[in-house]
Amino acid sequence: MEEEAKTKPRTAGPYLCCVCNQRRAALKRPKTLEQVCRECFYEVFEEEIHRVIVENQLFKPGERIAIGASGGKDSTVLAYVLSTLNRRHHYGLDLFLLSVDEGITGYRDDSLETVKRNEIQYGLPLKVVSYKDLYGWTMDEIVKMIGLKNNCTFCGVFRRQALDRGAAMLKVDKVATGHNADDIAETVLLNILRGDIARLGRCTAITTGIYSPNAYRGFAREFIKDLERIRPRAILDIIKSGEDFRISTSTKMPEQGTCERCGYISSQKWCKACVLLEGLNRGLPKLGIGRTRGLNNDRKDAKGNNAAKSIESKQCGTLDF
Ligand SMILES: Nc1ncnc2c1ncn2[C@@H]1O[C@H](COP(=O)(O)OP(=O)(O)OP(=O)(O)O)[C@@H](O)[C@H]1O
Repeated sequence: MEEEAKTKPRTAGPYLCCVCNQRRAALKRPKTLEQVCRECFYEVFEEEIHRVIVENQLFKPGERIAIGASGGKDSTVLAYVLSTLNRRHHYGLDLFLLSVDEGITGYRDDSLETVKRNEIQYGLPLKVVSYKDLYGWTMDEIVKMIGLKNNCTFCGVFRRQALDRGAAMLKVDKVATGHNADDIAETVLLNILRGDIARLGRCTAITTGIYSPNAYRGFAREFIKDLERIRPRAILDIIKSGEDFRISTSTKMPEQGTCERCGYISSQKWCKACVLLEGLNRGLPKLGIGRTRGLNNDRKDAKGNNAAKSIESKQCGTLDF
């Protein structure tokens, strides 16, 4: 679910809010260039999300929905808005908070405290799944073994699958994750940079079923920040370009299936999490980092070409769909 990227608070200026015409505007929305006060912004923002949910038929009454809760700003906003709209508009959803504990001392333990507060504030049951329980390794232990260079690959791949596994334990129909406009613009741009047509086509989709760890995201982020300084709407324009993108029918798409080992989603014989885990358990942590060799070489794409792809992560913490 997309949070508005830039709602830069301004010192109260001379403008009146263009919605209520009473209070002073607190911010200018890059999307509409409207000056709005804080109260009206919340209202407009929440109702826009409601419209997106309804128009895209994201949920059905009675569905069980897990909210991926990292304790960060995006998922905290998501948990608040979704539980508010569920009550206000009678969606009839059973909402849960689902947190992945990667086992990073001094990082996730702090943000899990935020999630526990959200559990109480919003009255949503919380399920925490940990890398240690799921994979037998904490991120601290993985870093001890492989060093700092490639640890983001492990973290990103394991986290995405941990969300799937947690969702299966909770028996939910869907998982909702929080993504702001900056994140989505970066994803569009980096898929263009690496020529990944398949992901470019689906990265702006409102619902998705397959993922990858990211590459070059840091570079895309810097570039987008530069563009935004020149033209604040650039972020929304990049997303629009991504949404309007159409895949030509001659473009080869990877086949989506399930991992032969763990049964979770994969476009190859073994999912990336199983390949990485195998490497860790065999004391060969580089297995599965960079160009994939061996384990997945016999999985072909729809046209019979080898589907293995180089995956390298440059930045921690970002889920890239
Ligand atoms: N450890 C986690 N446990 C549960 N969900 C997570 C976790 N990490 C990420 N997510 C989900 O994926 C979304 C995107 O995460 P990502 O780290 O890419 O972005 P972010 O902008 O840092 O999000 P946030 O501000 O919520 O941390 C989050 O909003 C959340 O819904």
